[in-house]
Amino acid sequence: MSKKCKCIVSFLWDFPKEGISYKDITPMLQDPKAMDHAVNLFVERLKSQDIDIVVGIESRGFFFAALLAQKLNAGFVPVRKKGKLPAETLEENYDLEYGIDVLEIHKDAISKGQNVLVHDDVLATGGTARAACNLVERLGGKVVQCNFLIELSFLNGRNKIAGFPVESLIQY
Ligand SMILES: O=P(O)(O)OC[C@H]1O[C@H](OP(=O)(O)OP(=O)(O)O)[C@H](O)[C@@H]1O
Ligand SMILES: Nc1ncnc2[nH]cnc12
Repeated sequence: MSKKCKCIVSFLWDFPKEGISYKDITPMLQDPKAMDHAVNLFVERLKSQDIDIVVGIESRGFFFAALLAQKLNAGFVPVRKKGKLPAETLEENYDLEYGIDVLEIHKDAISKGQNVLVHDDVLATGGTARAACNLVERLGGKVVQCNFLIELSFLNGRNKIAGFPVESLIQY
């Protein structure tokens, strides 16, 4: 019997800017088995560490961060682009592969000493993940691991989050 292989990541050229090869994870979101497999791999790679909070980074980080939080019996905390969170926030400016932006977190979202897993779909230059880790640490949380579905290794994002354990499921 022949095995069919479905592509779970699409590549789009010149999006959102000329010269960028954009990795789109939306095909994976239509494949419940692939999603389940990814969640289980992430959990395995945490090696039974206790996680209190899973931080998901807007917007594509939200999908798996919420699934992971439920699986780990942890809370989910959104880190959002500036102006989207309603209560008091801390903010961090950052650079990413195709621009600059500002991320925010609610000031009361994390308590001192809580173990935090930071999740996003893509690690590119690492600017976004670094900003999210800074926000967690400013609230007194401990970043136990940063995990990503996709790592664009040629952009050396790991250097920007050196000091934090990093896991990624797919590398390009
Ligand atoms: O490692 P970096 O160079 O910082 O880039 C990675 C970030 O870029 C993308 O988000 P984007 O800002 O495009 O937002 P979106 O998820 O809302 O599309 C991606 O989802 C990561 O958050
Ligand atoms: N090439 C890329 N594809 C998808 N998300 C990204 N975030 C930063 N660079 C990206």
